[in-house]
Amino acid sequence: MAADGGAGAAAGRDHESSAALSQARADAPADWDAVVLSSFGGPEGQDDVIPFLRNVTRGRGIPDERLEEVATHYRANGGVSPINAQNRALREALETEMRARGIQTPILWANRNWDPYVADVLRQLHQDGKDRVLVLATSAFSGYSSCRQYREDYGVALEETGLVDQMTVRKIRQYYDSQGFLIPFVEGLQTALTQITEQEAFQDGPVRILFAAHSVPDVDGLTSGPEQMRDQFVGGSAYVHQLLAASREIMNRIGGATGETPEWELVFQSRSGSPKVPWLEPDVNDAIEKAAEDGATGVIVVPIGFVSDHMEVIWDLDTEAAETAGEQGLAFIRTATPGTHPAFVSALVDLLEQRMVGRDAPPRVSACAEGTWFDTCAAECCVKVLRGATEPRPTISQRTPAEPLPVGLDDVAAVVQA
Ligand SMILES: CC1=C(CCC(=O)O)c2cc3nc(cc4[nH]c(cc5[nH]c(cc1n2)c(C)c5CCC(=O)O)c(CCC(=O)O)c4C)C(CCC(=O)O)=C3C
Ligand SMILES: [Fe+2]
Repeated sequence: MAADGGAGAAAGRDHESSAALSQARADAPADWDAVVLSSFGGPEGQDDVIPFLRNVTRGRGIPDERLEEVATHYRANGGVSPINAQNRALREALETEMRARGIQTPILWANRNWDPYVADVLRQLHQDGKDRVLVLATSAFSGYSSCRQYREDYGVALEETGLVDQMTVRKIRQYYDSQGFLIPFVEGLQTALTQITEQEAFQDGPVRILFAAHSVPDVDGLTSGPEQMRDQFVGGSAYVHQLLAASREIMNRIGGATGETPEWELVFQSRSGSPKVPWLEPDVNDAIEKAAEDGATGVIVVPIGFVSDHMEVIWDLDTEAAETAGEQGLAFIRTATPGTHPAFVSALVDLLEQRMVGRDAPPRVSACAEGTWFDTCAAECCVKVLRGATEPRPTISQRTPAEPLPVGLDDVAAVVQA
């Protein structure tokens, strides 16, 4: 009784302080003329493949052999990346959910690496008199590729179009800790745990769960998140810390049903760049071999780092990782990504609503962190100076170094008072 009461009270306090921290990291709600769903982009036919890959790798030192290898993944799929169809579907699902909630704001779609490009969409919005724009990116975690680069897409496009002074563009925060992002993975994993036992390769032995995310250079991992918080992160990396937090929360929600909890680990995939540069490990294929060595009879790969079944998921996991598992005689399942799962769509519209003035928005709730992430990032958050440059590129949604950064609960009171 006493222990329960204590735990309950502590949980209650945690909830309150988490809410306070979330609030301290929030921007004031405002009026917006448009929302832009912002993504990576992908080729829509064989002729697009090379120009697309040039766009992706412009100025980033990816070796030609890697480009040719990646081109074959797209070629095998008719030169089409599945990502565009998935983003069109997500945009429509978001629009439907917004209208159902009485939000009439238009929602458009723009990409970093393929048509419709960010700069073109901004130009069009400005022409239509829509100068206050809220950006929602298809990436849940902190990091250069997954957050800051989306902010740069808009910072650079505003400069390129000469619209810096005319338009106000802000980005929605990272949402790896939102319940609606986690639920599709929980459901997928639950289903997979049952289904894997029906596979021929499965023998009555342990299953290992591999949470897979995109690898990034070690340095990108170590510069993710604000500098003042790095000592709070596992391995000093916000990217790794958040991936672990989300994976752990999914495992917590699985627990119980099967009696014993399967072993799980965080793994990485799709590395590129020079082999001399260290990237986050272990690679998913090495982890599968290790699982076999350790006596597992099946692996379930949960693509925690991705919101839809794009090329890196269907090639690097469904093709390559599945093959590795086959060679090891292991049963294998890759679970679903959030895609247009209603819980995910609803969570994304919650994020939008929280930024809109005059709405009774759902509260900011973090399912697996101390507080939800920053609406406006620290100046040096996930910073990267590209080759040949002396300064980071322009961004949106960034604090000046002087603006207070509510890092932990101790800062909340100070920020709320300010
Ligand atoms: C963290 C992360 C995410 C997740 C967050 C997010 O979703 O944004 C992500 C997503 C994606 N990455 C994608 C494709 C590619 N990424 C590349 C290259 C790179 N990715 C990196 C990281 C990430 N990438 C990095 C550090 C590089 C090295 C060069 C650089 O610093 O940029 C290359 C070049 C060739 C290669 O090296 O593979 C390609 C073709 C697609 C589209 C797939 C489709 O078409 O369906 C998507 C959604
Ligand atoms: Fe990538």
